Amino acid sequence: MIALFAAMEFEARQLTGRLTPAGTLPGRFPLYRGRLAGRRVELVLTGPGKANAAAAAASYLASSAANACLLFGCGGAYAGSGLQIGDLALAESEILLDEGSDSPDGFLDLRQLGLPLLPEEPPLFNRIPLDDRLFRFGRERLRPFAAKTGRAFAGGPFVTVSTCTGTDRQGETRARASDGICENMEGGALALTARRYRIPLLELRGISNLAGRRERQNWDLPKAMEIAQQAVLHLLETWPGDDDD
Ligand SMILES: O=C(O)c1cccc(C(=O)CC[C@H]2O[C@@H](n3cnc4c(=O)[nH]cnc43)[C@H](O)[C@@H]2O)c1
Repeated sequence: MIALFAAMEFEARQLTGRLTPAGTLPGRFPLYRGRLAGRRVELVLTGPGKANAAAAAASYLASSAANACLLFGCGGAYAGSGLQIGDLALAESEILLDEGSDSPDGFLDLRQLGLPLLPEEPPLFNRIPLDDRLFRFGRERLRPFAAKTGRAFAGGPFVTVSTCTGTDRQGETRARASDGICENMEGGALALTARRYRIPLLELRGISNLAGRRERQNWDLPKAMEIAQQAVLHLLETWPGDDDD
């Protein structure tokens, strides 16, 4: 069984409309259940931001039979990623970019502070790797899928922030500091929690905006939501190693 996660109800509506509402998880996170592309799935709506995402993932994974997680939604593309609105991005890792401390000499990240998010060996600081096997599967499947629909595709580091980018300068600084291609508000929290529970995670996002100067009138959430949900269905068709169906 595959666990799907999305932040906002409007980001998942095409999929939840094909599933059955199954009440709420502890913490009042909406849960849906059913089959998509022939696979048994459960879908959790986390709400926006890291705090919600970590709480929802922990609430779900503490007592679930899922053998993989797939997080999907919208994201903002950094300049230099080659991505435009309506394109598709896949996470190779998640960077919790604003966890750390300011100082008179500039920002200090968690490694510099000696504060690992996960004290495994080697310890994980701001960067959480995602499951490599699922990432390679996703990349192989989504590159031709995006091309067929006339969209660009990129795989690479994603950046999770509490405060969305609002100026071009901030976007450039964040992209340079992280090597990231796409910004969001939940991925790092899901990546950390899934890793704590030892469940592999894949994350994809449709690009709704450019992570630069905030010009809300130029965002296209419907276009991003459409490609992201279509991509989820495309991946589920051939999802690897899911033999409980
Ligand atoms: O109106 C706004 O300024 C605004 C800012 C961030 C997100 C929204 C949404 O309605 C989308 C929710 C969802 O999308 C992700 N997202 C999309 N673009 C970005 C971004 O440039 N930076 C960070 N997150 C982004 C995020 O994961 C939200 O949960 C509206």
